[in-house]
Amino acid sequence: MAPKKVTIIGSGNWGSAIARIVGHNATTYKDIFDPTVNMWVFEEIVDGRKLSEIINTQHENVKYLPGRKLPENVVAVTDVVEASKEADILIFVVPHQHVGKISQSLVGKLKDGAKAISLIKGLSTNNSGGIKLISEEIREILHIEVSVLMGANLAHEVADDHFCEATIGTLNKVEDGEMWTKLFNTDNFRINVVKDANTVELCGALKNIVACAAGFADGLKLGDNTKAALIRIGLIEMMKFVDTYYPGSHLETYFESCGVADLVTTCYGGRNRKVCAAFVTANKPLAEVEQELLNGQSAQGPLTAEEIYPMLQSSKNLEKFPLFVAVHRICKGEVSPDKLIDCIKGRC
Ligand SMILES: NC(=O)c1ccc[n+]([C@@H]2O[C@H](COP(=O)([O-])OP(=O)(O)OC[C@H]3O[C@@H](n4cnc5c(N)ncnc54)[C@H](O)[C@@H]3O)[C@@H](O)[C@H]2O)c1
Ligand SMILES: O=P(O)(O)OC[C@H](O)CO
Repeated sequence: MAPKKVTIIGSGNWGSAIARIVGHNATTYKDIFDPTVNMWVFEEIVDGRKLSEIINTQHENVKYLPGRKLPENVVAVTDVVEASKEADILIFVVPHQHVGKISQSLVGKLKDGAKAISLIKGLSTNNSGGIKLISEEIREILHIEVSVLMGANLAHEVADDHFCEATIGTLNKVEDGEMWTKLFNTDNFRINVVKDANTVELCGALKNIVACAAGFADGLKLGDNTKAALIRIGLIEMMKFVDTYYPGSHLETYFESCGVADLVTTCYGGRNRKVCAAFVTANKPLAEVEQELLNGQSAQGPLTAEEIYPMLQSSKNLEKFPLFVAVHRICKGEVSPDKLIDCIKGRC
């Protein structure tokens, strides 16, 4: 069988960190993967030069993952169709608000039998006020199989090759699971494959909302006990959300890297936490704080809280998810961050 061609759709902080692993593994397993890995780059000018040219000459994404080299077999391509048309494997790793448009641009342009994996932590919405998983959105638009990879994976730490784990959720655990493991597993980035793909993906999306609550608590200097309580309450809301809207989860999935582990890392070291902590004293809209602090990177929690809110409301479940609701209202500026705990107690 011909080696599989891999394309990474995205080149942000996580996209670039994962490109280091995928680029390395594609050359290690030349019998399975084509060693040249395309990476779609949303072109922009950095210090007067095209980012794609910088990546292809310096082998570094100087804007989104500065200081870490990319393998030379990872090639930046600025046209997403050009980058993807020969691909057998598509790795989607963009901030979730962009995935619909990108997927639409690929309709009818992909190779037959192409498979995808989403590393995107976020949700999409449907026309009737409900939500859609990102994997569902890609599947619906492109009619391809979509697995997911989530976990306790702060990009800069993965790029520094510090030991961590990740969870792959796939409907075909044996055949696809082996291929995805070959593509992503390293000695310090340990993959476990499970079949409970929806839960894996929902953990990745919903933990970002909990991280916002942890950030508000940090900004308010409420201390570690309060933060631990918020993480616990957040986990319960995540599990309740899955049970209510995507029933059938396995309890064990929450003990994979995508579950409790990601919740912990994101509530201590993530961008959502950082932006929301700064928001408490910033006296300006959250989007401005995000722009100032993240240099083009994206915090997905506020948007995810906004996306689930109409569904919680229409299904009359707002009271069952006080943390998710509080995060949304605080992010929108409807409630002051110092009301967070009152809201969690059902008094806001
Ligand atoms: N960064 C992390 O530590 C990390 C870890 C695990 C998962 N994730 C998830 O991976 C996904 C991607 O995150 P990231 O960190 O790679 O991205 P990021 O937050 O660094 O976002 C920047 C990227 O978005 C791109 N972008 C900006 N405007 C765009 C547009 N209009 N259309 C398309 N692309 C545009 C930029 O070119 C850049 O590549 C997110 O869902 C995130 O939650 C991130
Ligand atoms: O920086 P955050 O908050 O987007 O979190 C990054 C990763 O999802 C942590 O696993």
